[in-house]
Amino acid sequence: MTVAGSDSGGGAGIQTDMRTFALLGVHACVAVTAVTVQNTVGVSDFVAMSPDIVAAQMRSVVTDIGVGAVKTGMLASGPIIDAVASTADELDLGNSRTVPLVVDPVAASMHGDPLLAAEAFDALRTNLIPRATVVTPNLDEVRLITGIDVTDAASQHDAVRALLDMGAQWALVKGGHLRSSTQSPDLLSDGVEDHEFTTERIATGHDHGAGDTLAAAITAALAHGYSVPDAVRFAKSWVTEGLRWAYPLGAGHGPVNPMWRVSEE
Ligand SMILES: Nc1ncnc2c1ncn2[C@@H]1O[C@H](COP(=O)(O)OP(=O)(O)OP(=O)(O)O)[C@@H](O)[C@H]1O
Ligand SMILES: Cc1ncc(CO)c(N)n1
Repeated sequence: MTVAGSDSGGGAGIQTDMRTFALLGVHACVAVTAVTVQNTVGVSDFVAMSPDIVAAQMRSVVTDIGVGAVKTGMLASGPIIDAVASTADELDLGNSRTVPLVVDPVAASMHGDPLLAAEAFDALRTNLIPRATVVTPNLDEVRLITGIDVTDAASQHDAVRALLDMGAQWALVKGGHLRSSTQSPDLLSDGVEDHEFTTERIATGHDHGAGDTLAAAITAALAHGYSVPDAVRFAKSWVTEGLRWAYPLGAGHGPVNPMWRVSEE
């Protein structure tokens, strides 16, 4: 299940999560949190759902269909974060519970347009990150959540540590925004084991939805029973191929191509 916002441009959010889940052989259920007015150039507006309706969608799916893993993406507001956190407890989702919960702490679009209210970061830190089986921030989100400016391997380790101290079971700090690097290094840790997943940086302006694709592929792999490190290893290779097959669209950033395997065939 994905708990996320709609991207009218079809390059991120629910639309990307559903394509990724389908290609990875899991049925996609959805709790819609917000509808964004979005294209390849930016997000011009959004409307959030009521927290009760987000919680009710989660409850409706879990009590009838059941879920193998849950991913959160754009949550829009503090009250929605609080509702998702308490519903996760009620439905036995998250850190140390039965069903893995992947928290992609979406704060802004890649164009820099906000997707989360500024006053919602406390709720993210104190209510959702402690419930995460794995939390997957990019470097901008890391700065907003922990105050740490990641510029190298040492500060990436510090950021992982800070997220684990907030209570996440595993933290994955993504290096996709280290634009000066020739590589795209992601660091995963639970405080005991460190795993580095590094690929060559792909020269593409079409990288919209990379974070969603990665987190959705982690979620699908967890639903199939992979361990967290194996799920992240698989998802990193999946998104790397998606970036290789990304395509131009509109006047801005085209989408990562979650259909790459079909395109290849
Ligand atoms: N140019 C690139 N080449 C190779 N890997 C990349 C590149 N850009 C991002 N990645 C990888 O893609 C994944 C997503 O990282 P990124 O930091 O871009 O997420 P994000 O900012 O949350 O994405 P978005 O907001 O576009 O959905 C990570 O595994 C990262 O290492
Ligand atoms: C709806 C939505 N979710 C997530 C992102 C981040 O990629 C986005 N741009 N739009």
